[in-house]
Amino acid sequence: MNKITIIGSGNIGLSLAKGLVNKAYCKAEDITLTRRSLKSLSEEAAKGFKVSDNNKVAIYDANVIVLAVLPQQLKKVLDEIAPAVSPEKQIVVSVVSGVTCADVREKLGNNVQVIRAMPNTAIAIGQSMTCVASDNASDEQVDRVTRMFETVGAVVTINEDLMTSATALCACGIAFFLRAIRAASQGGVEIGFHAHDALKMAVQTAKGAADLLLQTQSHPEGEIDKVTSPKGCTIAGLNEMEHNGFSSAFIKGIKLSARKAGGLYND
Ligand SMILES: NC(=O)C1=CN([C@@H]2O[C@H](COP(=O)(O)OP(=O)(O)OC[C@H]3O[C@@H](n4cnc5c(N)ncnc54)[C@H](O)[C@@H]3O)[C@@H](O)[C@H]2O)C=CC1
Ligand SMILES: O=C(O)[C@@H]1CCC=N1
Repeated sequence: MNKITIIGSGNIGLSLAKGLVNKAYCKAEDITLTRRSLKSLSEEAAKGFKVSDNNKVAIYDANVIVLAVLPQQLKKVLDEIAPAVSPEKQIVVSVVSGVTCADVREKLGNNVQVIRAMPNTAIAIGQSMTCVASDNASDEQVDRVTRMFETVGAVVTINEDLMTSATALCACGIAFFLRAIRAASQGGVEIGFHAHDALKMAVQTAKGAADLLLQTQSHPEGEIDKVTSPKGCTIAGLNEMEHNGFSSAFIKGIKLSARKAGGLYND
């Protein structure tokens, strides 16, 4: 039976909990959510989740301990739970950016199996892109954690040294695409649509673009070639965006996010 304790039930911790229950991976009562103040978890308690403000007690019957606090908050949490973690019965999954499996073991002990996972907030609706890595967990445990994240999206197993890159591309990435959709809708308003229509059109167009690539496995440029008629309006708009640094801005943003992700633990 899967008993999961999520330490740090903020944006990503709660998104994970919601996603797992929505996709029937487990029931709400199988998940314990922790936070420093219980008051902020009253809605989740009403939905059947167990809630706690005591991390040490909260991990007692968990098979899976998920660390989902901010990098700057993690050392304190690890010190707190270290005496209570049971390496034979429990696996530790950290979604904390910029913290290695070895960093976690330095505090919890060398015999603890640690898996890093980098999901994004679409996990709440079962649409995450989650990257998984470990330097010491058994194949069986990596498979188990992979299966858990597969119920709430797609999973790619990567080398741990690419984890900060995965953070930028996938976890931060969802914000980048959301901003692109927002920008498209703002353009739509300037050319005549009411804001709610412009946003709906931009969202569905973005979804269509993503689904085209997912379902046909084609390359973005191949699909772009189908849209850009010679001397047409698409290539005119696209080239104008490129002259203003569209691809370059996206690439530079991803590179900066990756650099920043690597330094968060000791910030
Ligand atoms: N937000 C996102 O999209 C993603 C975040 N991450 C990583 O997940 C971690 C959490 O990020 P967010 O959810 O955005 O932050 P957040 O600030 O929304 O959530 C952190 C939660 O931890 C709680 N907390 C702090 N100290 C605690 C303690 N001692 N015991 C129990 N709970 C405690 C806070 O009250 C807060 O609710 C970060 O390390 C971040 O790098 C990873 C992937 C995506
Ligand atoms: O912005 C952040 O630092 C976190 C990590 C990935 C997504 N949110």
